[in-house]
Amino acid sequence: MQKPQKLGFKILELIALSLGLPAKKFHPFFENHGSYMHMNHYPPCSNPELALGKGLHTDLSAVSVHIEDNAGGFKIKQNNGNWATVKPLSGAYVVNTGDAMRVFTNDRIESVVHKVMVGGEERYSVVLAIEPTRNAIIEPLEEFVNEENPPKYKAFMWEKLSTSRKLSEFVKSDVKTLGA
Ligand SMILES: O=C(O)CCC(=O)C(=O)O
Ligand SMILES: [Fe+2]
Repeated sequence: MQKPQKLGFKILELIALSLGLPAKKFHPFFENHGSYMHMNHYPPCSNPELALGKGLHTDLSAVSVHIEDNAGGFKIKQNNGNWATVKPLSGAYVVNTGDAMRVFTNDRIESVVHKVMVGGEERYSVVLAIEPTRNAIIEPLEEFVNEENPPKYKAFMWEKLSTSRKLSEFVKSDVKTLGA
């Protein structure tokens, strides 16, 4: 995962520059970073309209770097509420921003709402979630806070959010998200 990791950190730098911040602005929060990789396997489904691969969610990460196969089905929610399908492109990574970036930027950069639909074809993906150091204190950076934009999040230790989210992912949800 060396390349996706390098890419993830490069994107953190590019986001910082695009916001008028020094390139390495986010780096102190990622020393001994708590990034992790996970893999998803979606078996082929004969009734895709009755199944959901992965329900709508945002990632906890600052940025997530995905390696996708050619099966397709990755969808992102647009600002107008419509879902856009991300077409698989051989040799390309799919990158989305997550909740940590949203907190750092006091909602200036949103976390991408996404989901995965399954089809008749088997599907695999590998995701590298670039997450802050477990004991880093996370809060909106001062550059994004002023009188008109008070902080939308209180300071918290990253581990608290990441542990509670990861535990909740193993709880069966009765919320219907299919087709949302
Ligand atoms: O399988 C995919 O393409 C994406 C899965 C995903 O969104 C995730 O693991 O957070
Ligand atoms: Fe995701």
